[in-house]
Amino acid sequence: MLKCVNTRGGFRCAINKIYIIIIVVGSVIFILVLLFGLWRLYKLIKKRQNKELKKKFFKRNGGLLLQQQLSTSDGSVQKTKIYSSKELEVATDGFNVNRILGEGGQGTVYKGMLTDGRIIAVKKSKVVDEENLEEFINEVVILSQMNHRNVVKLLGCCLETQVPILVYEFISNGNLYKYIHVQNDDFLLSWEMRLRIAIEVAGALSYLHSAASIPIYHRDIKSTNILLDEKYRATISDFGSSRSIAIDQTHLTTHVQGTFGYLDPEYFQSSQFTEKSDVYSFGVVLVELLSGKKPIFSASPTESRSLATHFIMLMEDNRLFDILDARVKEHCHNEEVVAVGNLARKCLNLNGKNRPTMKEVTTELERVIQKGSNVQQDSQENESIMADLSMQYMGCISDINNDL
Ligand SMILES: Nc1ncnc2c1ncn2[C@@H]1O[C@H](COP(=O)(O)OP(=O)(O)OP(=O)(O)O)[C@@H](O)[C@H]1O
Repeated sequence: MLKCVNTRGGFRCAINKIYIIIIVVGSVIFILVLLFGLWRLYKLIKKRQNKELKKKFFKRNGGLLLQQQLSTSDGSVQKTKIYSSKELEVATDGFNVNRILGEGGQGTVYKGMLTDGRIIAVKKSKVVDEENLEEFINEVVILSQMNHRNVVKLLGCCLETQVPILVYEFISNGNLYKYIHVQNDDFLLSWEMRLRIAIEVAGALSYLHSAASIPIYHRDIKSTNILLDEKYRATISDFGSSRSIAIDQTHLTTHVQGTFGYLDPEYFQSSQFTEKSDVYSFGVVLVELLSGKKPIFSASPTESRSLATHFIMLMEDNRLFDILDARVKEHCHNEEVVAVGNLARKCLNLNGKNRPTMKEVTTELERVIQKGSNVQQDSQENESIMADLSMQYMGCISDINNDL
């Protein structure tokens, strides 16, 4: 221990003490500055690495290809915004599991809110392999060309993350499958609603097949890909499997894609997808709406059956009403059920050439609805004529009584 007395030596000792304090304080400051510098350097390297990684992901996620595709498309292409990963992290509360809206083969869909207050649906791909990437870019390119009220709107995408992310408008009432197949005592999808949904889906498919600048085949029409908005209007979604004729001139696929139960048997055999394959899948959705049964349903605890095959069999035996959904039986017009049943039968024809086009399907459904509303109007008119007549009759009786 350092001992200091009040002599010249003691003075020297005090100076030594000051030196020691200066050295200690200096060293501490030096170490702090060094640590701060190292921390800043680490942050800088991390930032640079992140930037490099984002660039790498952007490239790997097909960003360059996508930019090229979007820039070479004609003026019909909508503005597709490229979102930053940070924006989407904030919007979905870090991809919180509580925000999950649904999970499909391609990825998970989360509900989110952008800083401007817009509600969005964010689809995060599961894995990135070549095929998934192709599907992803395909969906962006196809959807960015679409402008139809019954086709989901793609707002943008994010490519700087490990897996690509798509951002859509949010469709508030979820998918049609839920309303047909999940028991809900509080809400019933009425016959009128089912007919309207069928017309809207048919109209959107007809637009994809013929009205859009290049014909597009959806290739995965099913009730989980039909979403319902706040007014229960139908919106077609999930264009990952769809193809435009411009992209795929042959329509010959190396492996058959689609969902079991909705798959066109002709396409399954030939691997050749045509617009009539979408018509077949739409036919299955029509039967789902008519019957309330799943496309593959259990006929007994040990037997699963294809709804399409079962329906065709019943139609051949003239037993359409056997399959009609009990929940709508009392509130539908029999002529409408017969017309929709016959139309579904045509859509499910095993020979694609004999199926109607989506345009013809739409026209037929519109005719059914129109006829139904005419019948309703007629019966309302009849009711009011009857009411008038009975008023006149009552008037006559009272006149007679007054005369007497
Ligand atoms: N824009 C959206 N708004 C609201 N919910 C959505 C939206 N897009 C998808 N969803 C919900 O997320 C679910 C999953 O959608 P996704 O398209 O990924 O898969 P899927 O159609 O169920 O299955 P797959 O991809 O295997 O065909 C949908 O069924 C729907 O309930």
